[in-house]
Amino acid sequence: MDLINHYFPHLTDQQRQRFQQLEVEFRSWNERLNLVARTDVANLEERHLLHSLGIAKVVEFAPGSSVLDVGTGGGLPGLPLAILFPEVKFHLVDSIGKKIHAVQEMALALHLNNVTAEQTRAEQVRHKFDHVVSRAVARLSTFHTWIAQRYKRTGDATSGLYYLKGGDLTEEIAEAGLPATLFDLSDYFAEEFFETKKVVFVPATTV
Ligand SMILES: C[S@@+](CC[C@H](N)C(=O)[O-])C[C@H]1O[C@@H](n2cnc3c(N)ncnc32)[C@H](O)[C@@H]1O
Repeated sequence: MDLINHYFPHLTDQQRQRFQQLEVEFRSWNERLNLVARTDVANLEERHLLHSLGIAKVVEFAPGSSVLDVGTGGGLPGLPLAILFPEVKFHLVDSIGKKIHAVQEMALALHLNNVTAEQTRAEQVRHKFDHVVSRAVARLSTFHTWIAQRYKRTGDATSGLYYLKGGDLTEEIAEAGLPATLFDLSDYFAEEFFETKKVVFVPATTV
């Protein structure tokens, strides 16, 4: 957990233990389910856990707020963020039941009582949240139609979508026609992997 400790130096002992345990649990589930590419498991901390935590470099979710993770797969970015923000409620959804089962088991093993996970399609979620997070699920234009009505709309300027994306996003953002703000993760993390990685923020106030 050297990288996470380096970039998040103020973790509690419990948070450190949970990140360690998440790495162990995730590797074990990955052998059965291919939650991330097998070839990528050696880079689990950098390319998956720290990448997920990139969202926390651009927004601090307030205690008591709620976050929907759409297309969470094996719990990314939701589980690492739930460890970092234990007073925020996370709801993780994916259309594939066996992935959601793995997420539920990992949340249970880590005693993450701020996490719920549900097998459902994004389009069928009915509750409302302060924020939406996601990584690697769909193009922004399609994705936004799924979640545009999922916000509580409290007027909080930080409320909205935090989407982890890579590469040149000019065309994708123009196609979506949304007022997106881009944050370069290379501003926060020195590893080469983050050179092209971004957090796309779309405010909830967007119609
Ligand atoms: C490439 S995986 C990414 C998983 C995870 N977010 C990550 O970064 O490791 C995309 C995931 O999105 C899920 N997915 C795709 N479309 C979805 C939808 N409409 N509703 C819910 N989940 C969806 C898939 O089942 C899959 O688990």
